[in-house]
Amino acid sequence: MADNTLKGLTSSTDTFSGEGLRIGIVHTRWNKQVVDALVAGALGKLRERGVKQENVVVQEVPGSYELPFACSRMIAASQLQASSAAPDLMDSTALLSLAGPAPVAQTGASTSTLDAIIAIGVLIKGSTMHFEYICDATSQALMKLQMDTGVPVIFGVLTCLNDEQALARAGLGEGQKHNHGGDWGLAAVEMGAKNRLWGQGKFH
Ligand SMILES: Nc1c(NC[C@H](O)[C@H](O)[C@H](O)CO)[nH]c(=O)[nH]c1=O
Ligand SMILES: CC(=O)[C@@H](O)COP(=O)(O)O
Repeated sequence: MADNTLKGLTSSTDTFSGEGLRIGIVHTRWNKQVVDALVAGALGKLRERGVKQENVVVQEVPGSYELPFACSRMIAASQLQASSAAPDLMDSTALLSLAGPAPVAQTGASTSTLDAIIAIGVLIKGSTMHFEYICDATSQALMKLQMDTGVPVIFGVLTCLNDEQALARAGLGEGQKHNHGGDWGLAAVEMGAKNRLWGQGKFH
């Protein structure tokens, strides 16, 4: 999408690097064709920004209503991994090893707390109030989750009135196409990188 369009995400003046970030993606099986395209779009941008494949954790759930719970538990799981991997500072042997030679640079997958998580789902209006309830509950819960945990939660949930709207927003179907999954990948890197700085009391 060109930067001079009225609607949509414009490029940031800063380019954020995803190197060293750990990103979660949780996606639904509901409306799978569209969801798969959105996930691929998000993964493509994460890779483009330097997030290592082994530092992307992907999980699936049945539908959008399950997204907030899954995001919450994935954040908790990553925090558990981070605390099990960190040296116990009350342990004197750990303190001695900290004082010793610099540890060899760690390779492989990160075990740190997720820097951001992307919740991806596609809600398409049917003939009952089901759609409205799930849209409302899911969006409110995802917002609350990021405010409560301090981990950015990227809102990758399409709330569409028909199939055509969903396809177009995943870069599929007829006409002008833009895959919003890519925007969500970029948003995760930007928010993850900024949040790391903010967590250290820095703005730059
Ligand atoms: N209708 C859609 C759903 N419905 C399923 C719910 O999200 C949920 O899985 C079920 O009620 C069990 O708790 N999910 C979508 O993602 N998209 C829809 O259009
Ligand atoms: C519970 C359901 O999935 C279903 O009754 C919802 O129906 P609709 O999508 O037509 O509102």
